[in-house]
Parts: sequence; C-alpha cells; structure tokens
Amino acid sequence: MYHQLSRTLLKKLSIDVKLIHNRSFVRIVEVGPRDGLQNEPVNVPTKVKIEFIDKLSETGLKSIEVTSFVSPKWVPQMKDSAEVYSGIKKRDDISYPVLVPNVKGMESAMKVGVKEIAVFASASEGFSQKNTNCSTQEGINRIKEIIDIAIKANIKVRGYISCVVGCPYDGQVHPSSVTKVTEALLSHGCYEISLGDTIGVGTRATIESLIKDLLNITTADKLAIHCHDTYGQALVNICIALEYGIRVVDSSVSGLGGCPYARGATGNVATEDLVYMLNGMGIDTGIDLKKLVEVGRYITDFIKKATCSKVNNALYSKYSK
Ligand SMILES: CC(C)(COP(=O)([O-])OP(=O)([O-])OC[C@H]1O[C@@H](n2cnc3c(N)ncnc32)[C@H](O)[C@@H]1OP(=O)([O-])[O-])[C@@H](O)C(=O)NCCC(=O)NCCSC(=O)C[C@@](C)(O)CC(=O)[O-]
Repeated sequence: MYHQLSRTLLKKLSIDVKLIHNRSFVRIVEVGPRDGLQNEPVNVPTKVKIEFIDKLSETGLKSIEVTSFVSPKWVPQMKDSAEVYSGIKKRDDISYPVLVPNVKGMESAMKVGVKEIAVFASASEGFSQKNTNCSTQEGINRIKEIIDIAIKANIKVRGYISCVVGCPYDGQVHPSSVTKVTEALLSHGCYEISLGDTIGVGTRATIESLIKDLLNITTADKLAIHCHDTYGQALVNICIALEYGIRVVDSSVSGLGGCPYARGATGNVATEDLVYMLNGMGIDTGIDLKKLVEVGRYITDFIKKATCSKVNNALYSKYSK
C-alpha cells in the first residue's frame, strides 16, 4: 500500500522510479540537535540536549550533527557545545560531527576530542556577511585554515554551502556561484559537500539545474542535499537529488529548526517524513521509524511546539495506543 502510494506520487512528479530504486541505501545526517535547536528561542538545558541526542543514537541513525562551536554572542543556544559533546554517549558506529566557523571554534572542538567537523560557506555574499561577518572568499580562506588543522589531527571535514538556489538578502543564486565554492571546498579537503537550500525556495527545476552543473565538476558521491521545507518542496527536491545519484540527505527530526540569519526560513525536512518516503521507495536507511517518532515527540514536547512532521502526526497516535 505504502509502496504503491509512493510510486503513484513519484509518477505524478515524473520522477524516474527505476533510477531511484537502483540506489538501495541512503545515509541520513540528522541535524536536529544543531540546525534544529540553534534558532530555538526557548533555552534548552544541556541535559535535555544530551538526552535528545542519546535517544537519536538509539534510532539507527549513522550520523548526528551534535552542536556548533560558534560564537555564543551570535548563537546563544549553542553556548554549551563542549558540555553537550562531552556528555553524550558515543557509539562507535555513529559519526557525531560538530559545526565549526573558525580556528577558535576548531580549537575548542579539538579539546573535547571531536572526530568529525562541518564547515560552512555561502554561495551568496549577502548571507555570508550576515551569517559569518565576512565575504564568501574570506569564509573559504577561514575554512582552509580550519581544514589544515583538521587534516593534521586526522579529523574528517564535511562542507556545507548555504543559499544554493536563493538568498534572503541577494535573491536568486546562479549555479555557477555554487560550483565555484564547491570546487574550493573539495580542493581544500572536504570529503563531502552538503548543498543547503537555506530558505527552502528550491523547486524541482532549480535543484535539477544546480545538480547538473555540479556534476560537471564532481561526482554524486561527493554531494549531499540539505533542504529546508519553507515552501513544502523539500521531499520533491530530495527525489531529484536521488535521481541524480546523491545518497546522503540531511534532515531534522520533526522538522525542527531554521537559521537565525535567514529570516522566515523554517526547519529542515522532517526526518520522519524522509524515512517514510524512502521506506516507501524500498530504500534502506537503517532507521527505526517508531523510535524516531518518539524522539520527535520528546523534543517538541519539551520546546512546546507542534511537530512539523506529517508522518509523526499520523503515526504517533497509532503507536501510542
Ligand atoms: C564566525 C563568527 C565567529 C565571526 O564573528 P565575529 O564577531 O566577526 O568574530 P570575532 O572574531 O570578532 O569575535 C567576536 C567575539 O566572539 C568570540 N568568538 C569568535 N569565534 C568564536 C567561537 N568559535 N567560539 C566562541 N567564541 C567565539 C570572540 O572571542 C569574540 O569575543 P569577545 O572578545 O567579544 O568576548 C560569527 O559570525 C559566528 O559565530 N557565526 C556563526 C553563525 C551561525 O552559527 N549560524 C548558523 C549556522 S550556519 C547554518 O545554519 C546553515 C547550514 C550549515 O545549516 C546550512 C544551510 O541550511 O544553509
């Protein structure tokens, strides 16, 4: 039944079902504890963050972005990053990256023994200035400094590019700007680039044109997709990415989140909705949807917000009977 529904939906979206089915596993990068909470006005206590992440670790996720070592003046919610990272139960089969904006953040992250970091740059100048107080090129230079340290310390580095199709300050973003930043981050040593539709304005057409351009300079196994769901296009855009061979997708449990420097942008695609869709396509994620639904409830109950996941809403009452 579920499979049939998904197939019908995909046909309507004219997405090649066979192409997608050839790819049997998708790695989900859960960004709820970082991207999800960073914009949250309610102060989430350290012990709740730790419990949240520990619960996520029990769902089958293989990658959980835990926190960010950014300036607490810029993002107060992330001020307890060292305590959070040190407090969580780390499993050997899960990667726990943290976001790092500069050498200062890198040094703090290394003090608590991180094994993977994520760096971030913007394809648009306006967002780069507002988010990191520097131009895109200066941001890339900072990233090079961070990566040089990471390589010596044997720390893996994932790269994000924000505003890959649209910017809240500069408007539409041309794929060539994304291509330029992608080339720079890959050449500096990022093992993968996550394409951030920060304000969720992407559509099937714009995401397809972006990915086609990127595949002229790199391969799909170096790319991930990170869709905010502001305009309800995230799942469609993820399907396009899958169609072009991308197999790493970022999401946030219960659709938490948004960026403090991208006004009006809502959370990421909800992990529950993503897992449900992938299950329907016969694509494995290794994730227990029931456990995920429970974690979504745990955190949204704490911050007193309704879940943004349709799947969570549909399944929660069924599971809790
Ligand atoms: C990059 C900076 C630091 C520049 O900010 P700045 O103000 O230019 O930096 P500064 O070097 O002048 O330092 C200012 C103060 O911050 C301190 N400071 C400086 N760095 C750190 C640090 N690492 N950790 C702790 N403290 C730090 C520093 O010590 C100083 O303190 P003071 O001397 O005034 O007491 C700032 O702009 C910043 O932290 N920006 C991060 C903003 C952010 O976290 N945004 C959200 C994450 S990105 C995102 O969500 C998009 C993504 C990744 O999800 C993908 C997508 O959806 O597109």
